[in-house]
Amino acid sequence: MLVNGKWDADWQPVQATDKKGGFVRQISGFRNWVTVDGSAGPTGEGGFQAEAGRYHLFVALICPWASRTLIARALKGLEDVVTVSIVEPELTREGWKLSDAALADVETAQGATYLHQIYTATDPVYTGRATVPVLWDRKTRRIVNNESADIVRMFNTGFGALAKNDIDLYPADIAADIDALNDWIYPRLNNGVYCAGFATTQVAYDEAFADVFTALDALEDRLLGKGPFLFGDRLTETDIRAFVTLVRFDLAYHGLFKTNKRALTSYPALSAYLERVLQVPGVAATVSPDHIKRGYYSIKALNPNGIVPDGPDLPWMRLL
Ligand SMILES: N[C@@H](CCC(=O)N[C@@H](CS)C(=O)NCC(=O)O)C(=O)O
Repeated sequence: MLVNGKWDADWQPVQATDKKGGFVRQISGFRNWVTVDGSAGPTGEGGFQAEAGRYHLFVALICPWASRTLIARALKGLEDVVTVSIVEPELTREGWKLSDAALADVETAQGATYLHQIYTATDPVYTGRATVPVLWDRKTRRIVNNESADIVRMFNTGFGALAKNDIDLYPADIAADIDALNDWIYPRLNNGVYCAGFATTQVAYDEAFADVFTALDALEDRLLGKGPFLFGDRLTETDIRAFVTLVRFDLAYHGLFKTNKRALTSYPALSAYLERVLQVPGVAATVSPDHIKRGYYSIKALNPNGIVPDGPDLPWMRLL
């Protein structure tokens, strides 16, 4: 991680732990918003007006949080407005490495080889982890925001008419319900799998494991009762949040994170739902089983020899 703008060579991919050995995710450091008129958003400073070609997204295809933003970009039809670099799937000793394509694009890469250099270009004394996703402003040469929840919402409304598709991922009439379901899914499932995987005590693992399967069981029941999406006919940001975890479940979490009570393939409604979301135009292109497996299994603390499993073959892969 970065400490006062310098890369700490003793960087460890296992993140902070609480007193019980539970995993604690870092709070995102940059929280400005792109808005139609450049006024300030719910957090941070103003000055980031929506403009085609001005903003650039750095993502890792392994990362569920980054994938949220890629899916929102595709669903809103912002591909020609916000450019993207996909980092190399394996975490290096210096964190995320920019891909050759990003390095070739001098304008966005800012002479950087690693993502942490994008952070220090913004704040030369930054302390914290250099995480993806990052929304970068070419004009002011700084990070606008590195919190996926914010980036999804600014893609939904912040680019106004520049977004080709008028789908609303956060409709006002169900916004409170969306917030409530997001807040329920996040600790139990999205972050719950990480809490199981990075637990350093049996008790922390056991708690996270139970939460993950309670959440999967409840979502299975919800989808059996109503569908096709979590809020009925409308696909919302909650579907994006659920999908990014479900699509990684059998590929990575079930094995590496030891969330192995059941495979996702043994949940009929969730499996059908995963395929349904995957078939929404634009979504499949954001999913790379190769990056997901290579990325997760490169976490040395969990897999010291770095062997990447050859399987599993999953039914939904035919849709990619
Ligand atoms: N709150 C962030 C979390 C992002 C996050 O944790 N990203 C991980 C990859 S899945 C990362 O970049 N980790 C690198 C590190 O911790 O050094 C968000 O949702 O945007």
